[in-house]
Amino acid sequence: MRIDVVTLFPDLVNCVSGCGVTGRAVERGILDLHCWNPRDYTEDRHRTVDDRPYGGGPGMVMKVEPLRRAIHDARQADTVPPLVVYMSPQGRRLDQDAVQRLADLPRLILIAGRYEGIDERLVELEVDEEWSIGDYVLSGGELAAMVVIDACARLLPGALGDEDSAQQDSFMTGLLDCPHYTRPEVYEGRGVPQVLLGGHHAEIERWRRKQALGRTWQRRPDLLEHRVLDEADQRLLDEYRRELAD
Ligand SMILES: CN1CCN(c2ccccc2CNc2ccc(C(N)=O)cn2)CC1
Repeated sequence: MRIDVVTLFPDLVNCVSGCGVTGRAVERGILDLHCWNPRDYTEDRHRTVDDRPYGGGPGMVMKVEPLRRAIHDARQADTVPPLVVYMSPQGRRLDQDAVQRLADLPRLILIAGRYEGIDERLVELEVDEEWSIGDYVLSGGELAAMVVIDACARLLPGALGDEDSAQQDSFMTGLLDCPHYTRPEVYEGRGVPQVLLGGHHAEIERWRRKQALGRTWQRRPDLLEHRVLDEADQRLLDEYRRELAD
């Protein structure tokens, strides 16, 4: 998968190719990441990428032309047609299904805004979809773009070793994750659930599924609203709730 990011801070975005799952995906050639800086597409001495907003008000707005030229070069860098995504608080809320859809595409161009945002004509002319990583404001779109890069990278075939396969990821199941434990077996008087020490895999899987269902019901009931639990899951959730009552 190729991802191009249009950003005033390429050094920030390129951090993802330096470590972890994303770094390995880039190293293995599973993810091809390139940054394009609108400042390199200015024609004035001061390399101006922003200007004062029409209608007045605080802050500055990113100019169309440098962004447009950067996007044009990004598009031309590969024959594969890209989906152009603008990361903004006004976008649709990203969830795992949306990430899976983006990760299945051959190419993405992510636009990271700064200042108060970008000139609306750029959005009209170049942007296919607007996405948000959550209802909060960041000082720039770069971190949102890096979130998309990370979430997509882990879904690319070969990006994860089998040890942390994405399939078990909680949101892949649409449920929250179960609790995790490792050594020491007792810490400040707190032990590990016996079932995890017994090596009985079916029992362990059952316990993990029950915890995932129970914690989802307790913390994010909204995730269960549109989900019909099969008989086995319903029984596990009932058992979880009974044990809470004890
Ligand atoms: C001080 N201003 C900085 C620029 N910002 C802005 C405005 C419009 C577009 C992009 C940005 C970049 N910021 C982002 C980006 C994404 C998200 C998200 N939730 O996905 C949150 N913030 C408005 C506020």
